[in-house]
Amino acid sequence: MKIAILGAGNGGCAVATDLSLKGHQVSLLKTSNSMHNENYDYLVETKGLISLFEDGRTRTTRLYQVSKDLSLLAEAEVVIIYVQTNYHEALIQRVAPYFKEGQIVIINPGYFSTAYMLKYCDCAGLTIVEAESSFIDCRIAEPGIVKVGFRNVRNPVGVYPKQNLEKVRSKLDALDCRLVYLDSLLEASLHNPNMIVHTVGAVMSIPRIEKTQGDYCMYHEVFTPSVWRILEQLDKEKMDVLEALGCKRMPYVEACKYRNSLDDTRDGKEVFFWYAAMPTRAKGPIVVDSRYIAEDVPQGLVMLESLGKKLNVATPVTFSLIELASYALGRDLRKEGRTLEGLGEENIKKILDDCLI
Ligand SMILES: NC(=O)C1=CN([C@@H]2O[C@H](COP(=O)(O)OP(=O)(O)OC[C@H]3O[C@@H](n4cnc5c(N)ncnc54)[C@H](OP(=O)(O)O)[C@@H]3O)[C@@H](O)[C@H]2O)C=CC1
Ligand SMILES: CC(C)(CO)C(=O)C(=O)O
Repeated sequence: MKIAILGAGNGGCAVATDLSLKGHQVSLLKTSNSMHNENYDYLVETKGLISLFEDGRTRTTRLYQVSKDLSLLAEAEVVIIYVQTNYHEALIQRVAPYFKEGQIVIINPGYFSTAYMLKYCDCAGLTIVEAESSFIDCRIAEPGIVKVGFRNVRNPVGVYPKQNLEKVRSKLDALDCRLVYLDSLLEASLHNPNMIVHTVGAVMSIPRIEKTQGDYCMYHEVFTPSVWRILEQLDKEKMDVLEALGCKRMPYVEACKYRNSLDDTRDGKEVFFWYAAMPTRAKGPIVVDSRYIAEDVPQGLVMLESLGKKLNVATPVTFSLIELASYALGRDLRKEGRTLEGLGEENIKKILDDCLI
């Protein structure tokens, strides 16, 4: 299948390599000069030679194209958006003219960016798929080599419009990305694990990140009993919002277990601490102003707070984390955040109506 991936960062490169190794024709399209430039230059020089290091072995493939020409996405059957979610809106606006009828657009992770698709694109002939989280935990280890930390055993996604699922299911299944289809796209948007785990974990880690100058692994040490109580309170606020939107309550640890283990009899919290303790886990966050806070507070928590206000659901921990994170970073994260106004209330309504069908 012809696939275009927008975003040549950790996740974009990992999934591009994975899909190319599975025999797909993959175009990796770089959308900015913000980061991973050395890796991009290497890929251009070697005409797309890239390796995945996983479970002690390295597999190498050649991507079909590596380019900054975003119009190339028009040639693809499946387009995957894999940039940090802070840049979704600007990127979707920029590439809107290139989408073509019949394409499937996967947003990974989604965080409700289907609303931006509706805001800027003619979506009549498109199918939009939002993922809860990156399919693969990964880092670019050196130019041309991506290290896999963990591969989700299930990747829950929501599809818009829902009626298109049967039409596109065979193409999505052919990606062999362990996709499972949720009843509601809202669940995929709000079960982004990083909205809970990164925000509480990174804010509570601020002194350790600074003291160790980045020689720090958040998952290995921050989730002590008191921090866990904060996480559970934030999680409750997220579930209150989901419930007010007509979705079922699902705790963070259960959503995490569903993605990370095929053994449904295990205890959710036990699965989380098993996942957190993995030795293959990348260090991080290595600076305070990194995407753990700078992405997941404005894109996740500001959106949660905005939904809570609209639905009359109290979100005091969400509020407090946004305040603390803003003071720590020295800027107002609400100003750069995802709100109902920015997503467009009419777009949100279309998505909610579709979820309720
Ligand atoms: N990596 C992981 O293990 C996991 C990642 N995620 C989520 O997946 C998404 C992608 O993660 P990952 O690939 O690691 O992220 P990266 O930090 O590697 O960034 C991805 C891409 O985002 C774009 N980007 C970053 N900063 C800017 C900027 N200032 N201006 C414009 N574009 C920018 C760049 O796109 P380009 O290359 O096109 O210039 C960059 O390569 C994120 O939302 C992340 O939270 C979730 C779980 C695990
Ligand atoms: C790899 C992992 C799980 C670390 O939090 C992640 O979510 C990320 O890098 O965004």
